Amino acid sequence: MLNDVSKLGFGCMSLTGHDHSVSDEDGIAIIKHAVERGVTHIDTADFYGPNTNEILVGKALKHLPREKVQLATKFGVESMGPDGPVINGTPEYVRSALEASLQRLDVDYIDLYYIIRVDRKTPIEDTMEELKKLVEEGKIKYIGISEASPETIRRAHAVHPLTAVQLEWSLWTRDVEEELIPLCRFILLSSIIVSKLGFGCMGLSGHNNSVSDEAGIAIIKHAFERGITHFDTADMYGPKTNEILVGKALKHLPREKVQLATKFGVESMGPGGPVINGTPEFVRSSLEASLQRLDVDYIDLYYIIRVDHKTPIEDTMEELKKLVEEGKIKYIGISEASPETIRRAHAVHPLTAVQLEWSLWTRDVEEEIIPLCRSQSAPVLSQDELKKLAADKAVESVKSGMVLGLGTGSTAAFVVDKLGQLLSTGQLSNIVGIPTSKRTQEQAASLDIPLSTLDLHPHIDLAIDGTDEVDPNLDLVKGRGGALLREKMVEAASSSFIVVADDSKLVSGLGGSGLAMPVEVVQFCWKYNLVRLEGLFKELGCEAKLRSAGDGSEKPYVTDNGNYIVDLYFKNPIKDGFAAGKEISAMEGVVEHGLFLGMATSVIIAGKTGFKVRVWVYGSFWIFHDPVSDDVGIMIIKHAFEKGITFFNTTDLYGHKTNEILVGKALKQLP
Ligand SMILES: O=C(CO)[C@H](O)[C@H](O)COP(=O)(O)O
Repeated sequence: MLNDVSKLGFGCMSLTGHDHSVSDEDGIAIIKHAVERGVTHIDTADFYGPNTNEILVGKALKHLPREKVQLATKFGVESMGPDGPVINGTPEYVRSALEASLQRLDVDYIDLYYIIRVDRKTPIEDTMEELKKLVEEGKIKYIGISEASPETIRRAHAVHPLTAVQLEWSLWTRDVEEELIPLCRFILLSSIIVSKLGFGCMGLSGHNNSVSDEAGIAIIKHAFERGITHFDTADMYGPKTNEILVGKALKHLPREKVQLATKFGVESMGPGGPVINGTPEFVRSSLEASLQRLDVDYIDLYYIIRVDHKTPIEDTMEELKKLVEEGKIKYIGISEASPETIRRAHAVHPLTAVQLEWSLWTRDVEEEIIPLCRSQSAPVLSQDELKKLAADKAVESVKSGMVLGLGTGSTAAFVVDKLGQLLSTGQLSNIVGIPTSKRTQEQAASLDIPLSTLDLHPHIDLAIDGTDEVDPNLDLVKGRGGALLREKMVEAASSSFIVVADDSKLVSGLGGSGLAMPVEVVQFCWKYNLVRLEGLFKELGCEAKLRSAGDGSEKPYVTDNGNYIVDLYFKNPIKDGFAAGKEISAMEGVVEHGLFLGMATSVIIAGKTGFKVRVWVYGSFWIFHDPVSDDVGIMIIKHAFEKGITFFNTTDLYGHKTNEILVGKALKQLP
């Protein structure tokens, strides 16, 4: 990663505009001034001027300590032709452009070298291969790309890690938030979601003490049922028999819910110790054999178990990279490698995991390897860590003095923890929490969070809660934690309602996860309602089940309000949530349902793509197409404001000025 880059960069382009270049003296003074003020990231391109901008920056650099400046320049526009810029990304051009830039800037290396525009006649892989060589030669440190599509970014990054993507992103150009920004975050995080605890299967087939297949399968199944989804084996364990056993256990588990890791590299045990092999042929044949033994189509995480010092690590990694491209492995790991090997391997293809001995007794890895892994940004995030990320982000919206709705569930518990922490350090004060369940009440009380009730605080400033499903309209299914009734009451009374979740909760239609959509019913004749509920959604292939207490007994689950829960499982998503909600609510004996429609004001999703913060921004453009009366328009805008939407967008073009007039009228009623 490009470390120590100043938060602000200085784009030098306009110092040598076409008609308005500044003098060398002024340009140098401006750049010097910026660096002296802490802006040490200086951005230019051969195309600016053209060429003269780099010459000016080069002159300025003479007055600055080179090692303190992060110098970025760009290449790719060969000339301006009659039909626009002539783009060139051929390897020869990459090299000659760089040499010329080094000369003009009069430096030995560029910190960040960007592809300014993508050449569609040259495969991006060819351009990147040449840039990679320039990194290896020390002429450039990092590679960036500008105005590229997600697909190009993906392909480029597969050849060599990209460090920066330059693109237009402002309040008016937000389309990059859909795919590009999440992709960049994904690349940066390069994450695979795994359970917090992994299960190392090696001991199940030790040399003298293997367990039976039956016991081994039962142990692995038991681990899975307890939430461990990351299973680790190696072709060397047993040898081979451990993979066979894991393969048998996998037959009893949903493959897509398991993160399967295995390893290769030890060809045999020779008289002088293990014979290590990292040749491309051995990589491929080992993988094929492991796939067969495990009886799976792909491995999630494929490790180099030991580094073969006779084979360049680049050769081993190139073959692994091909296996990733072929879909046979998803991520690459390395075990017991030196920092230098990790660096070289990561330059060929991003590494996702490093396995090494690290305990209270073996802490030397903290010197170099752990910081290196952190700087290469390849964290392996668990579902819980993602939930915590989302929770922490949401708590940033909490201000001292607020009345807060406290949700229920594992994600909401992270919110409550964080609030407790901020209150104890004095970073927040004067908070009142309205808990949505007895569980949350106990947790909040244990953290000394002052609590109250809806009776005493009928207006809540902000509620933060988890969800079981969230669809593109920010509509939710909630209540798998059994607290839906109190959650709905509290969240309906809140001016803003922030939903926090990991990205496993995203669905395209409610009910689409195939998991439970809860309905709270009175205990009296619950079966009568269960049958009626199932019948209501027969066409969606709905199955209704009474929720059990989950303590091993036959007893039903009882909510904090003394009711039962009927869980509805849909084969097909609900088409019209509002109609469905209305029909459920109309049933006598139904207390509440888990459809939370039009309630969330924003949703914070932490996922493989880093943060995806979706904020519902109320645009009034539609009023132009389908005019509403002033009264209705004002009411809609006021309602949006009350729900926490404070960013209103209009233009003089909408409704030929009438939209602005309407928004103006609404503003009269808002602070
Ligand atoms: O609705 C809920 C409880 O009634 C929870 O918010 C929902 O079940 C999500 O739970 P978790 O955060 O543990 O995934």
